[in-house]
Amino acid sequence: MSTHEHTPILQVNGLEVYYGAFQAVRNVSFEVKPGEIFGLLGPNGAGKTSTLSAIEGLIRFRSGHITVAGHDVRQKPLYARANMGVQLQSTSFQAELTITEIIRLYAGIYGVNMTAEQILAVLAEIQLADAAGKRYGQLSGGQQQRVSLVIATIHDPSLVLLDEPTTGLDPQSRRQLWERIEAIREKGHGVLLTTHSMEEAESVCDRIAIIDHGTIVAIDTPAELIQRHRHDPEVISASRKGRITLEDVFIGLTGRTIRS
Ligand SMILES: Nc1ncnc2c1ncn2[C@@H]1O[C@H](COP(=O)(O)OP(=O)(O)OP(=O)(O)O)[C@@H](O)[C@H]1O
Repeated sequence: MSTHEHTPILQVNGLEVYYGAFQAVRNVSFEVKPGEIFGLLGPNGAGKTSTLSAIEGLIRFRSGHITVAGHDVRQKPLYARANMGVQLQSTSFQAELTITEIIRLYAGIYGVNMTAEQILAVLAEIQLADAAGKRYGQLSGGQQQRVSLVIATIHDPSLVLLDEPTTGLDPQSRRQLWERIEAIREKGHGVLLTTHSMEEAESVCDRIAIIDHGTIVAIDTPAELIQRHRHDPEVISASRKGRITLEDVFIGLTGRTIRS
């Protein structure tokens, strides 16, 4: 393996995010390696979106360092951004444009030249070739999610950031989306995602970090986390399936209280 393959695609060190006097992220550190799907899991309000927003350069952070493909997001924001793809919420797109127009628009923004045939080929890959002339607003939620993932990866970024990518999708759309996410991993790129589905995280993520009240409370492979915490009394009492799952470990580590 060359040195390049060892270099993390994303490095977050000692990240601290404040909103006024309120501290949302506390000394968060982790890295995403090439060819890795990394899941950031945590209850509502734990600090997942704040962490993603800091990486994306959408919010200022008080302290810490973040590098994307070796570029410091504060010192070299344009280089860092050129190396990342962010899945935007479906509401970010102009509903009256056709999906062909939207893909052409974003390809232009990212400086990627795409012929009409290439756009059709991309749409065929996500089973939307027949809908090429449809307005974005007429697509179903699952179809919109597929288009937004295509747009996030149009410039072949080395890091892809996905905030709850499968929320609201039916099993078929969910499966297809995971296949596309796994294809990004196969290329040796890195994926950082948030999800509330412990089942998905357990089956798809190579490593996960559990974050609670802005702090990382555990970080490892799903199998290793289950192994390490399987005898914790809180984990055993959370267990409902006769075997310990990632969800049991998650509830054991973050508690049963519902967050506001
Ligand atoms: N713009 C803001 N101003 C003030 N407080 C904020 C702001 N954005 C987030 N917060 C607070 O920061 C904390 C972390 O929020 P964040 O959205 O990062 O959590 P999350 O883990 O993504 O939650 P969820 O799973 O509900 O999306 C929460 O207490 C939230 O209320």
